[in-house]
Amino acid sequence: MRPISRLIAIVPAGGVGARAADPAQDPAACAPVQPKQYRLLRGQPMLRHAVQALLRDDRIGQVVVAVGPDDTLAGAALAGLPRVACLPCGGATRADTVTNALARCGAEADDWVLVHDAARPGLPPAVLQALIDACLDDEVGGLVAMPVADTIKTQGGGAVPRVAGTVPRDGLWQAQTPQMFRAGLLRRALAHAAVRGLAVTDEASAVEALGLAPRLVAGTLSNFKVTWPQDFALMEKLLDET
Ligand SMILES: Nc1ccn([C@@H]2O[C@H](COP(=O)(O)OP(=O)(O)OP(=O)(O)O)[C@@H](O)[C@H]2O)c(=O)n1
Ligand SMILES: C[C@](O)(CO)[C@H](O)COP(=O)(O)O
Repeated sequence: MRPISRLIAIVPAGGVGARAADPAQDPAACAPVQPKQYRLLRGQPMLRHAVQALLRDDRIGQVVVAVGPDDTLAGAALAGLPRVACLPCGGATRADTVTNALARCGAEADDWVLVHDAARPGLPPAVLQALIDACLDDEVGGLVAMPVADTIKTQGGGAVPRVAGTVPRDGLWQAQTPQMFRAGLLRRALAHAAVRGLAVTDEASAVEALGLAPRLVAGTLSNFKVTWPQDFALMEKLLDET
């Protein structure tokens, strides 16, 4: 008999948050005082908020947090949370970190893996639930994403930014996380991308490169990725409402 598939979450948290560096606090501006996932939002590290958002769904059996090999902050940031394991397997890129975590998290090929950025602490329970519901019934898996609302411009060459063109936005979505796939498929997809030198910035693009079409599940603005210095204040306000 085929064993019942488990659902394991992986939280890549091995980045440094260079774009979030605040010139006022971080004199070098490209070297933040501490990685952004440890900055406090409403008194708790951003990473803890992101993990707690996943723990709200009982179908997630374990949350595996993948941190940098020299990380000393994860233990305190995650203290006391149930169903959480921390692996010091961060790599040079987000894709490397996820690949390393997939190799070590103990997921069987048939198990579902849900990858969620440490930098997206504002994931509402309803969005997480909708993604899991949609993917468990899907042959490929899928991701949370937002239909593009603004007019999209491309930039031309030159020192001063100028518009080169306007791209039709019909059918364009902005990828968010979580992104959920079977562990076996995701391992294969990331290995396929690595061998071909494809710089995949999310799990779905690795799966797409295999010729598959992941399902799109509508997200929310509050699930934006904390990236720039000014994002912390906005996320702090939104966290109250998720
Ligand atoms: N080598 C890396 C790079 C990123 N991440 C994680 O991937 C998520 C999304 O990445 P991003 O927001 O780009 O984080 P950083 O890479 O830290 O940011 P920056 O590019 O500004 O340095 C974050 O949870 C980050 O910690 C990771 O695990 N390993
Ligand atoms: C995975 C992701 O959050 C989807 O939008 C995004 O691609 C991460 O990108 P980054 O290059 O690590 O900022």
